[in-house]
Amino acid sequence: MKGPFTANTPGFGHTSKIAEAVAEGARSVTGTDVASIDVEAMADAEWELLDRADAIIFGSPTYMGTAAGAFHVFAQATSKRWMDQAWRDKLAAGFTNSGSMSGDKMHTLQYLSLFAAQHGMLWVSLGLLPGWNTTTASIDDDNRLGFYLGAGAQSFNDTPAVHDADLSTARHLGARVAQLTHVHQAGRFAVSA
Ligand SMILES: Cc1cc2nc3c(=O)[nH]c(=O)nc-3n(C[C@H](O)[C@H](O)[C@H](O)COP(=O)(O)O)c2cc1C
Repeated sequence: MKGPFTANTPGFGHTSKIAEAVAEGARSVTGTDVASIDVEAMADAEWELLDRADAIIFGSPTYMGTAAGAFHVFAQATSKRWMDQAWRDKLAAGFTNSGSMSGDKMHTLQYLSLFAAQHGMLWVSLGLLPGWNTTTASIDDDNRLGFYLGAGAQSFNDTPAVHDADLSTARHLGARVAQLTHVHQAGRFAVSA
């Protein structure tokens, strides 16, 4: 997604680049159709894509310790689907990006997972051990910020650049969700057959 920026709060598109990496990771898994959706441009076609999807990976920059306002607007627009539990048993996962190493972005991941839980979705964790946590480890390690719940990235507030390790971690998340979605779908087919 893109951030809801005004002239006073210029964004860099960091989170969009991370979203592209998540999509690239998912596409790397054979047999996976991937669509990227901007929550600020929701029309019937985008809602239908979400309704048909076997998995949805949510992402947002962290603004003021939570997801961006545009994501909250999107989340609230799902309330009819929540009432019908229309997304129940789809797989879900999440990622966020912020200017500070912490920047309270854990709260954004918690919010995204709670949103998925309200919809009865099945949350997929990051599935990577933490990197960069010993004297011999590197800031270039995957999962360099040590998240478990989802992918947490950090991008400096004065450059459009996104850290390679964060892109690699995002690709991992996309591929993991795609792989587990295939497993889940095969299991559903086996149970219903
Ligand atoms: C309104 C606003 C609120 C922000 N709040 C936080 C925050 O709570 N924590 C943080 O670390 N960075 C915060 N930032 C910095 C953004 O998370 C950071 O610039 C991020 O890379 C933006 O991603 P984007 O380029 O995808 O919009 C904030 C930026 C803006 C404009």
